[in-house]
Amino acid sequence: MRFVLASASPARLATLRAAGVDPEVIVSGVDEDAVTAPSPAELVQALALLKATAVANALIETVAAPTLVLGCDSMLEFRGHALGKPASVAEARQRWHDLRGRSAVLHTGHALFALTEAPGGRFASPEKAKVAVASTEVRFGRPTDDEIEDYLATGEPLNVAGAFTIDGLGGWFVEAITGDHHNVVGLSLPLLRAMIRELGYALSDLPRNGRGPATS
Ligand SMILES: Nc1nc2c(ncn2[C@H]2C[C@H](O)[C@@H](COP(=O)(O)OP(=O)(O)OP(=O)(O)O)O2)c(=O)[nH]1
Repeated sequence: MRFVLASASPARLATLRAAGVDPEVIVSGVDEDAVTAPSPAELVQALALLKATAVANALIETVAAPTLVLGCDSMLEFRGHALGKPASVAEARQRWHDLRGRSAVLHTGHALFALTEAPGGRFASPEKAKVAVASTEVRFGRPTDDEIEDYLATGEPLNVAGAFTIDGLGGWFVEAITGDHHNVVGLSLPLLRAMIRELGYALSDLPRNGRGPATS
């Protein structure tokens, strides 16, 4: 079986590899600004589906073996707003001044297609995908103004949804989470496992990279 990660995210790729999976990466390149939704949780699901559908459609005519295609999208919900990657240092600074000492929810949308060689439609119809969201509450610490400036100077906050990482330089300022850790990084392994099984496959069907035992 092929497992295609429709994401440019190094964090998602690293999460899958550490979990023993050997994914292929095909970046979707979709315009994320073209999508709106009534809530952050619905928005990340719509964006994940957009990314996965674009890559599935690019593959559908050459599928020669069962192929899973996964798209994801992560955003931080704070005061009802969906916060993706900050557009500027000034925006990242303001976010940290707003977030410190408070809690927010990191939502990651997941969309998974199972393409088979069975002849069928010449396109991957979105309704055939499994779509779901995992949500993790994040309680932020209280970085000082100087610590915020030092963190901004690393450049990391500009490249990640919510302007923070839990497993990187932002870890100093994440006090606690309620929910799945990897979901904050960008991909929920238990949710993905459930979606794979809902499509009739097992973890042992995934292409493995030699880490850890094959599990069924
Ligand atoms: N390592 C790490 N990365 C994080 C964390 N929180 C968010 N991110 C990253 C994961 C994703 O690469 C990025 C979220 O942005 P998107 O969901 O739009 O994905 P991205 O644009 O990176 O790639 P994609 O749109 O999927 O091709 O932020 C974290 O706690 N740790």
